[in-house]
Amino acid sequence: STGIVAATPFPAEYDREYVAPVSLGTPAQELNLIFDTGSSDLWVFSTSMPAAQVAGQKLYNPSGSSTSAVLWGHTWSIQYGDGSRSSGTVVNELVTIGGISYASQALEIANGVSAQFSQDPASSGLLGLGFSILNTVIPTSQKTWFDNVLPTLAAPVFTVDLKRAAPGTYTFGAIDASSYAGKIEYTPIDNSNGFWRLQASGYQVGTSPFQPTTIDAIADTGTTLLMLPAAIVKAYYAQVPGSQLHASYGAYTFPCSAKLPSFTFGIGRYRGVIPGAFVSYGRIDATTCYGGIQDQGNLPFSIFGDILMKAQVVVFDAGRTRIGFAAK
Ligand SMILES: Cc1cc(CN)n(C)n1
Repeated sequence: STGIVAATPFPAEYDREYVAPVSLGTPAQELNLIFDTGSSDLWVFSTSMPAAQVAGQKLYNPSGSSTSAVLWGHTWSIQYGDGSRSSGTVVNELVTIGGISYASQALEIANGVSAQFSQDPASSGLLGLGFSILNTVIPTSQKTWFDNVLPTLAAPVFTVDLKRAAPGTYTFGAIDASSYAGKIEYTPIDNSNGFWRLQASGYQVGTSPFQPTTIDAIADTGTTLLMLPAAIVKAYYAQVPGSQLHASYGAYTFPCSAKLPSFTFGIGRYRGVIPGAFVSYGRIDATTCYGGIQDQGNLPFSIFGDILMKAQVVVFDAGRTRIGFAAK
């Protein structure tokens, strides 16, 4: 089987996150979830949550589904890199994405979420597309939806085609040859820590010479920005007049009038180009804009988030434990 769903950015002009529709239970309850290659829990806002933590999100109601079955004694609790958290209980449920169903998917029901989630009406939860070793359900960890449907897919892959300020796609079981230009460049991933972790071969700022250097990064659709080592970030903003490491934001900002250089990353000999315009994350006041490239700080790896992804077609190949990039 193959399946495809739209990946819609929110808020429209910032691409802070991308959500896609997931159908839960019988009769179907359709919720929009963030698909996150950097985590491995499938969890949803639910009718078990305090009203004070809900603000417009659609709620999954297990009692309204004839196919939900409590996974007794199982709980979950997760914290993400941005400090956001959620936790709750677990049911087995019918979960369908793009027409691909799995009848007894571990569906994690939130009975509590942190403010970042409560204040985000666009997302009713997350669908983890990382490796199942990262799943937080106890006492027995659960498999991701992708892991569960993998044997039924026409090919053991999913393809991510996010776009800037426009709907893109998540495709399961196939690669749409018409969606990219040239050829897909693959590189092995190390999934031992549950991430789609790769080694990029270097970078280039604008038309400056390519700098060969290994960049150890995870491909993470759930992270908005491109988080890189301090030296690379410094080299990028050195070419943006008026940019600064803003004291109060603790992040690089620049004058919205600035013409941003492109950012190129290497995958072997392949060069992936992020247009300068993609590096503006958004306006923070009348004249100041927030950089889409930021310092990874004390993280143990870089994060290739949406700012990079939206400039590429990215193939997550579980069959051959590799990841592929192509221009579009
Ligand atoms: C909710 C969420 C997901 C991620 C990336 N895996 N972050 C940083 N926050």
